[in-house]
Amino acid sequence: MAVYTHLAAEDLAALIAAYDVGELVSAKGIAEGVSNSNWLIETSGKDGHGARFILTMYERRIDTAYLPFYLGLLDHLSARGCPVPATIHDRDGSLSREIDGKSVALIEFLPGVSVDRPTPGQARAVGAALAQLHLAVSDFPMTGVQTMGLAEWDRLINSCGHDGLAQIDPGLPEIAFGELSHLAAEWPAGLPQGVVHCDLFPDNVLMLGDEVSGLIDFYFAAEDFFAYDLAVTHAAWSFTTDGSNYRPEIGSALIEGYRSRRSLSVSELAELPTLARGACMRFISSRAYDWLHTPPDALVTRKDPMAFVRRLQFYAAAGQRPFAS
Ligand SMILES: Nc1ncnc2c1ncn2[C@@H]1O[C@H](COP(=O)(O)OP(=O)(O)O)[C@@H](O)[C@H]1O
Ligand SMILES: N[C@@H](CCOP(=O)(O)O)C(=O)O
Repeated sequence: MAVYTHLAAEDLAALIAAYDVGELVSAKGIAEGVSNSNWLIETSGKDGHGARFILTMYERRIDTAYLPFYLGLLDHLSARGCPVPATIHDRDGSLSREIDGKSVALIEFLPGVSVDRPTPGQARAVGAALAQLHLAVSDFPMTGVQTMGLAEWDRLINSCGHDGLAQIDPGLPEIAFGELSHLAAEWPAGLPQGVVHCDLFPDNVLMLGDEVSGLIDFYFAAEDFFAYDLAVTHAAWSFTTDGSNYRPEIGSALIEGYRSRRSLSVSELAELPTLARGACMRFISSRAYDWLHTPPDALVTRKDPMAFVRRLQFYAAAGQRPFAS
């Protein structure tokens, strides 16, 4: 469920009238997603032939001071031919508006569905689309500080504490604190970097068959290593959901697809095992924190941190093997 706010039909119609997109025809709440409220909006379109958009209301997690960065990034990537929804600007040229004291933005609707069990062809396409993003940000003029880096993983795990982590799984405290020390000692420096997605899970990719039709949800985008973004995507795509089985054909296809568009340097390749362990730690830390802090009556379904502990254990044992060509 991801419609946290009720918007009256009259308010929605007035909001849509602030854009040059035709008149409001329908607005349907979208069930997927956890952070924001989203509606699929249909209008009569500028030419009277109908048009579809996504209306997002920013509810939690997102500091709206950063909206010009997130929405500007969508426009930048879309203008460079990436399958990313452009922001619809209102009649005054603004990227976002306010309604009921909350910020909203209207963005392009992209077709496609998110896959649960990707094929190698789909993984190759996702790898290539990720590389295309990495090339396209080279002249993006803004920068976004990485607020979900090592220091934040450390803070989140420490705020869960030994006992909190042990409630999730008796083995988790030792694994989490041990891994934080390992990563603090081994985290690389000086790899090629730019503004990267940082959360390219299957539910943030829309596909039509083997083609990527949409890359969405850039609200964790920040300045970081390109290879870290590839590692996040590898960890998110190449395993069964519970992390218990690595799917080598998916991992290899993803890396192959990426390398078809952007080459990886010797240092980037050498650091992928450490970056993949970091990617796992990033989702262990946020999921463990949410596991312990989400009220039982919250609308959000908690995600299992242990699914990323299993991935972490895989990467720690496998070394360079998942990334060898
Ligand atoms: N530009 C878009 N085109 C088509 N569908 C979209 C678009 N943006 C979001 N959606 C739909 O809305 C859902 C939730 O969006 P998302 O940005 O992932 O929300 P959240 O940040 O709350 O996780 C997606 O799973 C997708 O179905
Ligand atoms: N992908 C993260 C959670 C981030 O949520 P999103 O719905 O905004 O992508 C995870 O799986 O832990």
